[in-house]
Amino acid sequence: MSTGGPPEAAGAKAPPPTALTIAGSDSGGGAGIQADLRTFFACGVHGMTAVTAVTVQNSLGVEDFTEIPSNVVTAQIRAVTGDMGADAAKTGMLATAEIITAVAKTLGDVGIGGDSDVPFVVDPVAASMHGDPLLREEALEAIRTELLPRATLVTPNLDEVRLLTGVEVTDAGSRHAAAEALLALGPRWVLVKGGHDSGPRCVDLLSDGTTHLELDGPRHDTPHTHGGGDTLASAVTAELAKGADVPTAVEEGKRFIERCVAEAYPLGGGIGPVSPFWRLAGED
Ligand SMILES: Nc1ncnc2c1ncn2[C@@H]1O[C@H](COP(=O)(O)OP(=O)(O)O)[C@@H](O)[C@H]1O
Ligand SMILES: Cc1ncc(COP(=O)(O)O)c(N)n1
Repeated sequence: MSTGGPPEAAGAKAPPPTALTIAGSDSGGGAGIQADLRTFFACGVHGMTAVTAVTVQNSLGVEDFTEIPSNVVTAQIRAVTGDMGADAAKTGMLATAEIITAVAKTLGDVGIGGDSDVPFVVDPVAASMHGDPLLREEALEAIRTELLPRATLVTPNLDEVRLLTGVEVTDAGSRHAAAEALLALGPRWVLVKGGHDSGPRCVDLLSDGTTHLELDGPRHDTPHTHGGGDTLASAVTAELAKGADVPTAVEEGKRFIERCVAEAYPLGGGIGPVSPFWRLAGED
């Protein structure tokens, strides 16, 4: 017979903070859901998932993908939030306009993002770093109009900035113009990532229209940055789940991804993954 509550062992520990990722599976384990769960674990957060698509992917690229029916995506979100709750959530690959519309509505229903006090990070994944599309073209408008107004933070790379706003980032001035154009779409904060820029530094710009923070770090000389964007967005989501404010969470996320890129390893014949393994050694 059910006791109507969770089973409790003597001396049971308090649960860690929880975070939900709504994203695609990467069979190669470098990006997507796999990178998100690895990062949540490394950051001390219990990860939960709503899988949106299954990609056939390795270090050489994405061969194919199949999206999950939108009612199954939203059922996953309802199942975990209704039972376990989520202290923060993020999206990655969402594949189709239908999934985006369903996810945006469900997040409203369960109280994630928007006016709620549960932070919501949108990583507007459009393509893999090999250039393989991960989002159907017509879905961009759904990201703009349905998802971004709910977002606490949106974290586009320079290609995604161009797709979402038409702004080509070439210097500090256009980086600020891009941030402004993105903020006009409704997120509270925007992080314009500079990994695809050239030059010896990787400069990411965080802005809410009032506070502007340039996060400036060394560019590590490695081709192995697969999963970098997912890892950064997940680390930020994990810090938000632990209660950090957005600037603190992003500063911590930038510190985390820099080290993960520095420790990235070759695997397969193409682009290897960024690595959080150093955290297993207890390094901070
Ligand atoms: N070679 C690199 N060295 C150090 N940091 C990097 C490097 N490449 C990307 N980054 C950082 O990793 C994060 C992801 O950036 P980016 O590559 O722009 O996004 P995405 O992986 O979504 O394409 C950003 O914080 C960026 O500054
Ligand atoms: C399932 C999935 N989600 C996201 C990415 C983007 O990651 P990257 O830009 O490193 O290819 C990916 N390749 N696959």
